[in-house]
Amino acid sequence: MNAIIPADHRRAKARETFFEHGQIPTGLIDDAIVNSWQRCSAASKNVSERVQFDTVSRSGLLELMDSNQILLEAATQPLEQLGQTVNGAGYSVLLTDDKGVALAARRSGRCANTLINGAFRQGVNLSEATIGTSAMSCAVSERRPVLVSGVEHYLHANRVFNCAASPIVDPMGRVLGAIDITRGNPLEPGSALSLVQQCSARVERQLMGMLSPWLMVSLGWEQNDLRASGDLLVALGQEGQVLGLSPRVRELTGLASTDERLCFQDLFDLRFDELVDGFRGRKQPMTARMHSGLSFSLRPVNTDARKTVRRSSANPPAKRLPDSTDFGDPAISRQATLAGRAMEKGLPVLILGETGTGKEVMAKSLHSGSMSSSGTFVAINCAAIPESLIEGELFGHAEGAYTGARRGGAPGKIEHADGGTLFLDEIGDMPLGLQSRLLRVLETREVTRLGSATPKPVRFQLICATHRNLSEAAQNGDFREDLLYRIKGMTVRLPRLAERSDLKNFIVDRCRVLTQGSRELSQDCLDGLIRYDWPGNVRELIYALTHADALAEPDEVLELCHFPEEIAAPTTVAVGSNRTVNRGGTLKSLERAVIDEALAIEGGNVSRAAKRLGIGRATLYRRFKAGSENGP
Ligand SMILES: Nc1ncnc2c1ncn2[C@@H]1O[C@H](COP(=O)(O)OP(=O)(O)OP(=O)(O)O)[C@@H](O)[C@H]1O
Repeated sequence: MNAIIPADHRRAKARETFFEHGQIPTGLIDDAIVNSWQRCSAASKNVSERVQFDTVSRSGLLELMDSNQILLEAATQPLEQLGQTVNGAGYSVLLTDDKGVALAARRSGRCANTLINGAFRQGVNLSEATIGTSAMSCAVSERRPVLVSGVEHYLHANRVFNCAASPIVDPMGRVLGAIDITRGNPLEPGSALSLVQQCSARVERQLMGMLSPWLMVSLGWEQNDLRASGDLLVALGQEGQVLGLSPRVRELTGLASTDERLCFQDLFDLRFDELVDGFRGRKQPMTARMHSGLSFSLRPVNTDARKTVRRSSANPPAKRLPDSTDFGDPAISRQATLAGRAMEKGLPVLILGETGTGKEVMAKSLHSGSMSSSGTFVAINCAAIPESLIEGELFGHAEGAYTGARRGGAPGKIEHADGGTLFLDEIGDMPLGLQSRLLRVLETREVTRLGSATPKPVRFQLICATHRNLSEAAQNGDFREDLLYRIKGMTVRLPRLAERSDLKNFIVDRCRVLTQGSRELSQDCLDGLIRYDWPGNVRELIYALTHADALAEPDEVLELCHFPEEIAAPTTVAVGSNRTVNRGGTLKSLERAVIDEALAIEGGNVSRAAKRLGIGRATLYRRFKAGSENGP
């Protein structure tokens, strides 16, 4: 019946059925859209509402980029290529996170529609709660590609949009966001859907490729099929735990999502140790049957893993640092290499550096280049957790350890890090009592939960970081000297951003990565950025570039005037508002007042307040604590 009713009529009829008769318009439009209409209606959204394409706050944007780093990295190239392909057809391209906030946008040079141009900007909140039905929110909710044209949008004002979106699902089956193409003219449904689908499939392949599993297995259709299939991949950890499945394997297994409890044996009728033994020394693929009865030939695909499987476990391989991390400064790269070697020998690494210099980035990079990369990277910020909670966080608790303790008890972070890496950030802020307990764990390699007498063996790589001078702290009795020697097997010192030998290249590269190659920096601007002191280091640089990218017109070269005021006009006093400075007082009391003000502005949100001040969360906690202890 649909074939003979023109699409416009069907859409109009569906709208009339739903909005005027209060009935479900069955068979007229995509169910995904009807479901969205129902959600909007249940939320009492008014169809005549004005749409406002507001961007998130400056600090929110930074947080957004920070938390979607992996997705942005995986999507950079596919998005660029999609933009080039569809630009001439008048489509603008968008990448959103799972909540519908725009992470990246490529507006078509051929689009003169002000509403589309207003919506397609980085940081604009395009969630269903804000703008009603959209292809992106439908694609994310339904986990499949969706077209939404004209009046299918819930809000009248959005009828100018004709959109196609496809969700992006990570190797664990979590929806990370969506790719969307939109134009004012009607869509060609088949090609629009195919384009977004192909683009999201490319991003998903990149995400799979960014995993560094102990073993990547490729499935082939026929027995003894020697061809590698790029589509059927299973990423496995050293214990056989599933670290990721390619979309086609997820389809074959019928699993929408997985978690780290899923093991190889849960998918196939073959034990993991049999698979590994089978790969050792054999050129032929192994044959295994899925529990559904489907039979495949299995072979290791990544050369690292094949070597790993063929080596004895006593001689584990050294792995590369991931290409995504830029340690362009030769001094930093050299330290990273040495730290990697130290870790191979079982030595702990201590990373020193000011806030925002990339201590956590370095720690993650060392973990993913290490033998324990298939294990979990567990980070704990010793300065950010109240003293009363940190012990339970680290060591866990036994059942009945305290009123309200979970039945069966709960493991702490140290147990979680078993087989992986424990990253103790701001170790210099760890209370002395806990330092003794940590030392015991490091010496005995056993952890005992609170309220328990039974120790449990644990094996993890230790990386610690601090901005403090630990030798001085040890001399003052604030840090245990024996613990200091236990944690500094190898020390990595990260320079301030302004002191990096590759500062110019680093700025240019960060600009390219962050703007997905769409922006350049003028020479004057680059000179200004090189002159600036960067007290917030790399974190501040990323924030500043995000700010400039959001402020500049599309295709405009970035100038200093697009950057935050303290960078564009560095002579301006950048400490707090005049109101604060005019109060007078010591530097300490002023600092406390500035922190109080930032916390008040951000409604008590410590992360956002820290970002507003261009410092890390840990630094804010520390300075806040110091300010409180010393009195006003
Ligand atoms: N080499 C790098 N390449 C790309 N981004 C980086 C690099 N180093 C740091 N960053 C980015 O800078 C920000 C701060 O990095 P990170 O959290 O690792 O710093 P930190 O020294 O641990 O900070 P803090 O001491 O405040 O916790 C993050 O957004 C991170 O992604």
